[in-house]
Amino acid sequence: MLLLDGLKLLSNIALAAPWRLSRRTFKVAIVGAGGGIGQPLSLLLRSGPGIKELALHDLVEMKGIATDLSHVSKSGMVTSFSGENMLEPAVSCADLVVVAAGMPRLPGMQRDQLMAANGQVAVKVATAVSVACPEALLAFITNPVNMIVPAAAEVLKVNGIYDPCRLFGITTLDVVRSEKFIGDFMKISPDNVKIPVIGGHAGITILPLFSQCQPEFHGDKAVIKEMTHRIQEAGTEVVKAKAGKGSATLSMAFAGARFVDSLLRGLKGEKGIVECAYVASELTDAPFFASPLELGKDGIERFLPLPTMSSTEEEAVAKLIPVVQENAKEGIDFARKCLEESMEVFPSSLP
Ligand SMILES: NC(=O)c1ccc[n+]([C@@H]2O[C@H](COP(=O)([O-])OP(=O)(O)OC[C@H]3O[C@@H](n4cnc5c(N)ncnc54)[C@H](O)[C@@H]3O)[C@@H](O)[C@H]2O)c1
Ligand SMILES: O=C(O)C[C@H](O)C(=O)O
Repeated sequence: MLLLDGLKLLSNIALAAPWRLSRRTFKVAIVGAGGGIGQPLSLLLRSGPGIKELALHDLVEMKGIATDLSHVSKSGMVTSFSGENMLEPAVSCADLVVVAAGMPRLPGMQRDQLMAANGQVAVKVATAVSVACPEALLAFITNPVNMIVPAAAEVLKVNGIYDPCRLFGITTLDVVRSEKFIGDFMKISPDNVKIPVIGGHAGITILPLFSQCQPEFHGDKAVIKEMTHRIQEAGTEVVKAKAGKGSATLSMAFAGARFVDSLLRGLKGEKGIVECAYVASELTDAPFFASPLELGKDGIERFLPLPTMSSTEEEAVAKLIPVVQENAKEGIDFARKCLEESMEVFPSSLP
């Protein structure tokens, strides 16, 4: 028994050993880098390791922000690209493209209502990626995430370069919020809370699995109901508090930087990195679904199976699936309409 334990320990150490990891550094492009999320996210990524080029793209002038960030005493360079025609050069040969471009909600709006304004971002970025960095990982912060990701998938598919393991909707903010609210309730550090949040990124589609919380969650059913509702409505809490000046930016930058760090560690070959994200999925009847994923050298390495849930959680999953199914359909329809309208985008491959 002791010998077995010893062998297991040795193999774990070998797997995590730094000499097994690639020394690769990466080009990361941020689209929408001049915005409320884009700027702090870029700063956090500049402060971390592993990025040889941080390419900042926005419709607005980016020179000032890029120069400012280039003085941070970290290795790697910052490049800037402004305007629609500079999107392709910005993402050219990127290993990872993170999209924080698009309108945020105003008080009283639902995320779905942003599709009319932000759907084009998904189409344009997916088109540029198809041409300039078809192998890149592509991660969307832009709302409505539940529709934007299926829309981008459709464009990548039509362009013949779709790899479902490389496309993500970033839902880390839901996990970050869950960790914080639970940590505060249990009077422990949020750093020590682990909880999967599955489904999607809007209202009832955001489902924290309290039954899987580590350490075990001690609140009763009423507390779980109340906290689930708070997590589902946390975005709206910020939108209301900002009173017309946008939605979550700083906590999103924190969450986005964490997700990017995990993606890059996966690309480097580190093992056992698990994050929840909204991706093409076969775990349920919904074509896109957020769940815990093991990340690796090619994006998603492995889908963790859905755990055994409480009966309340199972009911909540049954309720949210038709919503994410409908959201995915809307996203795909939006993309197909855009592609049909703009015949310059690979017209011959349209079915
Ligand atoms: N996934 C999440 O958890 C989450 C959390 C918070 C916000 N969001 C979403 O992130 C998006 C950005 O929010 P924000 O607060 O940073 O908004 P913002 O208005 O502050 O910034 C958006 C930036 O995108 C730029 N932009 C718009 N269209 C562009 C295009 N086609 N190409 C390049 N740049 C473009 C704008 O010029 C602006 O600088 C919103 O859609 C918001 O709803 C998602
Ligand atoms: O709520 C929003 O509109 C922004 C974001 O999706 C959030 O959860 O904070």
